[in-house]
Amino acid sequence: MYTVLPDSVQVRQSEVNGRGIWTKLPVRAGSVIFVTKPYAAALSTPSLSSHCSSCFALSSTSLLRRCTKCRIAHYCDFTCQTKDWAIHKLECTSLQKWFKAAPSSDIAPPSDAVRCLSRVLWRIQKRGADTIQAREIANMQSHRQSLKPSAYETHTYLSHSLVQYMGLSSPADMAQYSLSSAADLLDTVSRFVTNTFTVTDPTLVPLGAAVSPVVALINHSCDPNAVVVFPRVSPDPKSQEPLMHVVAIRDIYPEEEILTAYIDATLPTNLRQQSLNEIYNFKCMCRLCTMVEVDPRTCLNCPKNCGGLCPLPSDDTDHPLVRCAKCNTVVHLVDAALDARRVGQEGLDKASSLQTKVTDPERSLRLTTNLIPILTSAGFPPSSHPLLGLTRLHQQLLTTSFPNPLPQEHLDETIRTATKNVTGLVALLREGHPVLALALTELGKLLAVDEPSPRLADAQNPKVSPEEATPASLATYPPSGLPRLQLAYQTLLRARKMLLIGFGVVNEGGQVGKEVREMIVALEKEIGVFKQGVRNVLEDTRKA
Ligand SMILES: C[S@@+](CC[C@H](N)C(=O)[O-])C[C@H]1O[C@@H](n2cnc3c(N)ncnc32)[C@H](O)[C@@H]1O
Repeated sequence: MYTVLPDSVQVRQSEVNGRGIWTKLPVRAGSVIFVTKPYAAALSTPSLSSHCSSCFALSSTSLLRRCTKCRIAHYCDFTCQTKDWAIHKLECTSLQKWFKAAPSSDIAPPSDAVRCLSRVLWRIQKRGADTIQAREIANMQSHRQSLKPSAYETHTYLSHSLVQYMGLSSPADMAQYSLSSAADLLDTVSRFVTNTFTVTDPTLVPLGAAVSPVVALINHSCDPNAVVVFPRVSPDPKSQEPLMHVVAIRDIYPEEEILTAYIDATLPTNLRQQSLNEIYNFKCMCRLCTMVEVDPRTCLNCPKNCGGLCPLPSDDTDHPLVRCAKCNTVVHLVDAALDARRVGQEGLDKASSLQTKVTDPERSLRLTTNLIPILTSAGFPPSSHPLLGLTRLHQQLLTTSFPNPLPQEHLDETIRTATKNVTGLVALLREGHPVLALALTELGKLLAVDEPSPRLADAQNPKVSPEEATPASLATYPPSGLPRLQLAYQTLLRARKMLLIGFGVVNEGGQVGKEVREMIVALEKEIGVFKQGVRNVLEDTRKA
């Protein structure tokens, strides 16, 4: 079993974590440990009309071929459609029945979770339950026996939708998929919940769900040494995609376990523990979850600005005196900060749901615009929760609402927000983490956008050398003219270094890494031309 694993790694069993993958040899940061195609994958409902259901490539809807029967699946071309047909044939019939039985015409298809799980069962039915991969799937961990009450709802809902979608109305129907009882069905669903991955595009935007029993062997740490990414870099980007790459984001030593983060590691410990307990049924004991130092996710800046951080209690009842960990100054406005955090969390939840579900980005933007200054003035640093989440959302909302023509202030505000996001992430994630690499890329790209109305004084008289061009060294941020271009250049150089780690050196940092390399070359030229232009103007002025 697990034949895609290279000889340099080994599956081992531990009492606490169950099976896991360990390396026998040293692994350098940026090395791709192994690559595999998921056993099954399904696009999320919003991506169904913009991405190919076979290779998951993005395309405009008008260029994609739509399946004429279900009218749901879209494909790049005939090759992709043919490749998916063996499974889609079964899926297509189920989708048609699903819509026929629907009470109204605007009903959505089943979720990606249900469609992905059905694809797993259809594949096992077609290829046989005795194949190596089917046995690997059957060996994935299930938590049915120790299911938390909070998880009942998800499991019941998934089981119910699966039965309905696949038309499993009798024991004979279930038997086709080697399911002999309701307990078997619940086991399958539990295995799926514990072991599913989110498929992402090369910029980490979620696209759907995937199952890979071999990648699912990797255990969790909130401070991981590896990541699972989909960089889309094969010479023929459609051939085998979507492909999962397990990449080392730091040097890993021989006899060390390979660990990835199942959840967003920028969240505070209590929220991470809550998700891990609800979805994966374990209590994490990693370095981050057990650390005694101040966590930059849950703290305030020192009121005396000594540069130290003050740990903030996780709830507002009977907390001890809060002091700066560096200079010991007592923080007096703790209750006000806790109130701000609660308001910020509620606002973040509301703004996120307005943005995604109700699609009211203007209201979301108003919320983030109002809440960020409240948390900042209450003393929250950029890395703290929920300020970091609000900043990330604010940047996304500002970027997607770029007016045409673009006012300088809107662009500058977006750059300031992207800078705060990077500052927050730098305090939380290690160099080379793909999330940090992409945040830097975004910042570099924003700095490289043509300024609608640059400040001429900056351009002709750059006060900062490229080495000094950091937000802290600038009187006004972002700079204008040449210093801005130089800062864009440096930011993109740093981003590329991190992309090579986060998406793999052999992958040249993935699709984004290649794009950034080209931007760097273009910026080098632009800076040269800019410098020459300024020199010419100064020369002309001198002569005049
Ligand atoms: C995706 S599976 C990982 C492989 C699994 N250990 C196995 O034997 O198949 C996820 C499950 O592994 C266990 N696990 C993963 N990371 C863990 C950790 N850091 N501590 C304890 N259990 C962990 C939990 O039971 C979790 O639900």
